[in-house]
Amino acid sequence: MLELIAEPLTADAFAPFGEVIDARTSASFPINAGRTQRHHDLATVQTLGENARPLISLFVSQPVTLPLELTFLERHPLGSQAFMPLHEERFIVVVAPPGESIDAADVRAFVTDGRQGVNYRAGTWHAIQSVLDREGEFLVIDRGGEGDNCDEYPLPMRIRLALA
Ligand SMILES: NC(=O)N[C@@H](O)C(=O)O
Ligand code: NI
Repeated sequence: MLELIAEPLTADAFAPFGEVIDARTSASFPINAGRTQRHHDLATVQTLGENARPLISLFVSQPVTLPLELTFLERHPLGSQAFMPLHEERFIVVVAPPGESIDAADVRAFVTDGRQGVNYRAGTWHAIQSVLDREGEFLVIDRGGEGDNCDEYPLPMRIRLALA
């Protein structure tokens, strides 16, 4: 069993895995006669392969309980996947670098603060969505098209995840 303590999510710590989407820490410029600030191009949408196209979906998820036991991670080799909470929901992010295998020593765990979203880069191993505290509603932007875009990798050992 590997015990992981989720650390607060930051853009720098998450950089090897994708982008953090957060209006508080991103540059913006005024549009709409100054009534709106546009936080522009915060994450890269990747849609690879045959007939690939971006999908916009909503996920309504039931909360997980902690400590969370993880027995696998998944990846989307053909596209990125972004999750943005719509009601300041906190969620757990567990990731490992892209590659054909996962070393338990490389697995990282983060917890968001409710105002942050994430965009998993194509191929980044991650736990399936794990919202905390209450039912969550998320805007999800990922890839549709031909081919298998979801690989699962059984973790070499069970990972118990807890908050600090
Ligand atoms: N299956 C699906 O659309 N969601 C997962 O990829 C996930 O990361 O939650
Ligand atoms: Ni996914």
